[in-house]
Amino acid sequence: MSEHAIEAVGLRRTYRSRTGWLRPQRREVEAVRGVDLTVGNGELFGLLGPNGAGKTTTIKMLNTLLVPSGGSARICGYDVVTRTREVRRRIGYVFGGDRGLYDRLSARDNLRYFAELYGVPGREQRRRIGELLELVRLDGRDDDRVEGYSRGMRQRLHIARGLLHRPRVLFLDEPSIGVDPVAARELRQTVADLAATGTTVLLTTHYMAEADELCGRIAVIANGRIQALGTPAELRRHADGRRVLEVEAYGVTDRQLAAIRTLPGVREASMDVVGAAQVLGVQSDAGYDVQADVLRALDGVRLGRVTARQPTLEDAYVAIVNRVAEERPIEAVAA
Ligand SMILES: Nc1ncnc2c1ncn2[C@@H]1O[C@H](COP(=O)(O)OP(=O)(O)OP(=O)(O)O)[C@@H](O)[C@H]1O
Repeated sequence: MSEHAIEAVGLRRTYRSRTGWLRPQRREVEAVRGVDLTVGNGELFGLLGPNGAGKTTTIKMLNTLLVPSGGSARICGYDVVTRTREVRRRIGYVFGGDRGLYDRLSARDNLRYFAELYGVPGREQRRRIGELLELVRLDGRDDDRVEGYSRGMRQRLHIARGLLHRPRVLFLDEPSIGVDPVAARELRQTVADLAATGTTVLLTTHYMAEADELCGRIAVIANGRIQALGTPAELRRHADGRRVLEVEAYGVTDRQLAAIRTLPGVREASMDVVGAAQVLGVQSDAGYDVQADVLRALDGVRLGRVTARQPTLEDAYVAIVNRVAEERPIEAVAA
């Protein structure tokens, strides 16, 4: 048995496409620009990054759906290009969204159908389907038609489908997309239970909190490269020694946000929309109190709560990703 479930060395992928009709132009996108990664057997590993970072492209090369333009990758010791068949036997792939199930069938019948398709031997099917329904906590609802299922339940059924053939490695691509917070918590429980069975899981997500709760190690990918890799505690150090000011506001303009970024002592400023409010997060060096300057820059904007707090893993993530966006070198962080 290979020591590593997943190994990638210098993995690259360039997409080439043509645009225009009268004067066609070639367009090249370097989606993945040299990814090195090793994931141990039974590890729950997170791949995190903003839109267009290269997460899905990386997963698709690892699961044999895309041929790399350069570098190499192995799953359980088998090369993804030359030993495709061995790799496919050992992997499962589940992506977000709720397509790909038969709405008019029950969960159990959906799994029976896919078990046939994946060649799970008849005498094993009953037991395996029973085990999986229990793992994803759909036992009790297993004879109901899927059309009455919530998004979270469908997503858990997708996970069960991806596990029918007992893969050693499961790729979970943004499983919680579009799932409400309560259902997302149940989904995280399913992923944790799955990892406890010894299956290696590579999870991609946009949600730092999800990765923090589930993953032993996380790679932050942006601009086609791994920008930081480590345990959640190691990644958190990217925001060490900083303070965070959080301001609830209504109507902050891009210009005001840009002005805040240039204030003395300010290291990052990001803005999230939560319901009707904007939540501004301003990271500063510990020696500075930027509150007065920030509030002055927001003159005329209706403000809600203003709080100062310690940095979280999410703040570290913002720091890593913003540095890439501005092409500043990432500070080395001791492990
Ligand atoms: N088939 C394709 N043809 C051309 N460009 C592509 C193709 N698929 C992806 N890209 C580009 O490659 C880059 C990486 O895309 P990828 O889907 O891997 O990112 P991602 O991190 O999964 O993003 P998201 O979180 O939005 O799903 C993006 O710039 C994207 O526009």
